[in-house]
Amino acid sequence: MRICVIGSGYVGLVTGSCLTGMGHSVTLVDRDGDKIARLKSGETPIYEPGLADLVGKARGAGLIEYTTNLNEGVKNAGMIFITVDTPCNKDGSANLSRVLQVAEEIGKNIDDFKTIVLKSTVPVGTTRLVNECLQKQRRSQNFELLTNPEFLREGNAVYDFLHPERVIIGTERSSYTKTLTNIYKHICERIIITNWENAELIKYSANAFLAAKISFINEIACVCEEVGADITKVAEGIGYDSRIGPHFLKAGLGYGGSCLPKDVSAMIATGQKAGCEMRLLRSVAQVNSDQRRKFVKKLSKLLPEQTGLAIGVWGLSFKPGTDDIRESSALEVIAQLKELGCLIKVYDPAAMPNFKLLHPDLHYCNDLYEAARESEALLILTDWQEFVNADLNKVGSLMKSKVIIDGRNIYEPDLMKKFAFKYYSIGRQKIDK
Ligand SMILES: NC(=O)c1ccc[n+]([C@@H]2O[C@H](COP(=O)([O-])OP(=O)(O)OC[C@H]3O[C@@H](n4cnc5c(N)ncnc54)[C@H](O)[C@@H]3O)[C@@H](O)[C@H]2O)c1
Ligand SMILES: O=c1ccn([C@@H]2O[C@H](COP(=O)(O)OP(=O)(O)O[C@H]3O[C@H](CO)[C@@H](O)[C@H](O)[C@H]3O)[C@@H](O)[C@H]2O)c(=O)[nH]1
Repeated sequence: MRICVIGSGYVGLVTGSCLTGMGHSVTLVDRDGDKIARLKSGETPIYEPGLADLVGKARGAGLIEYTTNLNEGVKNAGMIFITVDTPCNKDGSANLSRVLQVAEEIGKNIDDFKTIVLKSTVPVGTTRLVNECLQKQRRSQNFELLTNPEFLREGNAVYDFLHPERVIIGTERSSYTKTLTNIYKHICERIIITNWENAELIKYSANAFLAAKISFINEIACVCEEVGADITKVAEGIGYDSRIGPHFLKAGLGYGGSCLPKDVSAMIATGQKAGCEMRLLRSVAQVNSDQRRKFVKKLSKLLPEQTGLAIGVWGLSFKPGTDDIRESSALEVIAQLKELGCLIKVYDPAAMPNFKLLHPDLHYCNDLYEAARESEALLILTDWQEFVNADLNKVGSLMKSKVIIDGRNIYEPDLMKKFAFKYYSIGRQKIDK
């Protein structure tokens, strides 16, 4: 089938290229001419394991095209995926302007039957708005509209798209879903067909729940520090209870990225609009932002005078396996370090080019050891495997003082003692100053 994917960002690129891997022809549309030019020249603008390979194969097989012209993409497609971004408004609600603009343009440009699939994360009620928008442009009901939220994780995006644990399809009529289920039935056994509102809320509730698990464990981590307990042992112990499960219980600097923070905030806005207080989710967000503030306080406690101090930083992306720095804890931590007057040397295996665009004035290092060299303290902000595997003897020999503050708990405190580091992490020991 010929498929048009509107929005060639993270989700659009992964969706489009995975669909080509399943034998479909795909036109990727984006209003960003620069991005389309880069894609046309063979570049893959995001760092995602397996993606460049898929895109290369699709190009070789002539299965993928790129354009800035929405009409051109829509014209010959039987199915249209909408994957444009839905960022936060100032009041925390989701900004739907791009989704609605695309719906309007599709409505103007379709003249034969299309299956339109809304994949962007949208608050409850949005699919109905999109439907109205399409109908306004297109009085004949020449389309079926489905909402199909995406659950992929950055860093595992290609795998997640091709091996979903469940596929959610929201529809007004279940007879409408055949074309889409035909695509997914080859990769997923659990396809849930439900109405638009349920599908929309499933997506937000999933992300809000994951965020709540992280803030929960970070709150318990705070108690652990005060009472001499170890959060990693507590998390392990509770995780064996199958009702709780072991996932999303890693204490640290909290959640970042392009999804969890904005989706928690949009869920709060949706709830409040519906007359619900959303006390729990407001606390989830608060615990998360406190976590970064408390981290820099650890540094201030250990080294009371920071002006002019050389501080090494490992990790800038919001999590390992991606170059994405959206809502990364590094953004907040580095801003605070700058305010304190530190000399900041940073290293990240993938995210330095993106970070440089926002903070050109830092010292960007060629490797993790250069960031440690002559540092008074080393801060670990992302749990890249490269940091886990670091030669700790070498790190210690390069540092001016052997102080490590680990925001992701990547090392065992006992091991660090053996290497004679002053090692502080999250929820495992108190700083007594
Ligand atoms: N990033 C993720 O891991 C992820 C996972 C699941 C769901 N989502 C959701 O999917 C949606 C997209 O997220 P993303 O991370 O891919 O966003 P993104 O910002 O990476 O990409 C969005 C793309 O849409 C393009 N765009 C915006 N308006 C357009 C228009 N009118 N016409 C054509 N192109 C337009 C932008 O230029 C951009 O390239 C969001 O709703 C997000 O919440 C994201
Ligand atoms: O135990 C944990 C797990 C994660 N994190 C942090 O939480 C953030 C988000 O991680 P993750 O959920 O793996 O990343 P995303 O790629 O943003 O994926 C989330 O957001 C996507 C967009 O909606 C959804 O599709 C995914 O299902 C959902 O996991 C990162 O900063 C992680 O460091 C923790 O602090 N502790």
